Amino acid sequence: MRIYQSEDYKAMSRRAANIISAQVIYKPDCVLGLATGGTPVGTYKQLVDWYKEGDLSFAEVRSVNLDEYLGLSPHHEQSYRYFMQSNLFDHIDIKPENTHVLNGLAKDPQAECAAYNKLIQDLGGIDLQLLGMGHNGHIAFNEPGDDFGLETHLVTLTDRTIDANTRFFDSRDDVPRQALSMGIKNIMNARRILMVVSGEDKAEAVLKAFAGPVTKEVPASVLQLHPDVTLVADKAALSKLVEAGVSVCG
Ligand SMILES: N[C@@H]1[C@@H](O)[C@H](O)[C@@H](COP(=O)(O)O)O[C@@H]1O
Repeated sequence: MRIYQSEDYKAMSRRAANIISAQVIYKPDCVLGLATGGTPVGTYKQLVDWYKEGDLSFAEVRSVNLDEYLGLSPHHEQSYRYFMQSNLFDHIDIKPENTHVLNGLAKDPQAECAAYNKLIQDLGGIDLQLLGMGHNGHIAFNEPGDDFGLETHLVTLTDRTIDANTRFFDSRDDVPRQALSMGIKNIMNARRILMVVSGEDKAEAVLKAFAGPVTKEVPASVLQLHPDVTLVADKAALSKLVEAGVSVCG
């Protein structure tokens, strides 16, 4: 595992964008696994800037997103499809038909999940999976206690995740209680993983995930078993890991 420490959020975003852009330049038709949440917003902004400057093209890139709220239409402002359109897809040359986000309105969620697993397989697997991390160590919507062997599945969100995501909605009651999410197995099958984390409030989760035991109670801890993980984080998020004596690259 490589751990890169960046001075602040902006530097973290730039470094993460650099890794994604290198992947796209190396393999223009690569499959990118993409993430939502506040943390990757700066990374996407940097990629859009480089695209606009003519340094990068996504014309052949295929993408699969990690998760989607159940019950939200793609046009709902808090749906993850809407997030991806407004933060990335609408501003770059990726072909709409090459972008894939789970359908939150699927009548048969189980069938939607099974089809998504098949889609990932048909695309040839994920070359680079971008991840954020929740305060309880969740990745995508894999919550503490979820089985590491799961593929895409229907998830019931924990109170902590609902609390954390309330900031994006008018009220807590508006936050969906369920979501469709890639499972840990899909994520672990990605050839490379890039996690972005920012802020002091994530320092404890980073410590547990990367220096604690591998346990279902901290879903991100499973990444210790993946052969190609890069963690890009700011100083604040790495503070407890560094205190614990784990060495990081500058
Ligand atoms: N499903 C998403 C995750 O993919 C994301 O990593 C997490 C952290 O988000 P943030 O980056 O806003 O802290 O939030 C949501 O729960």
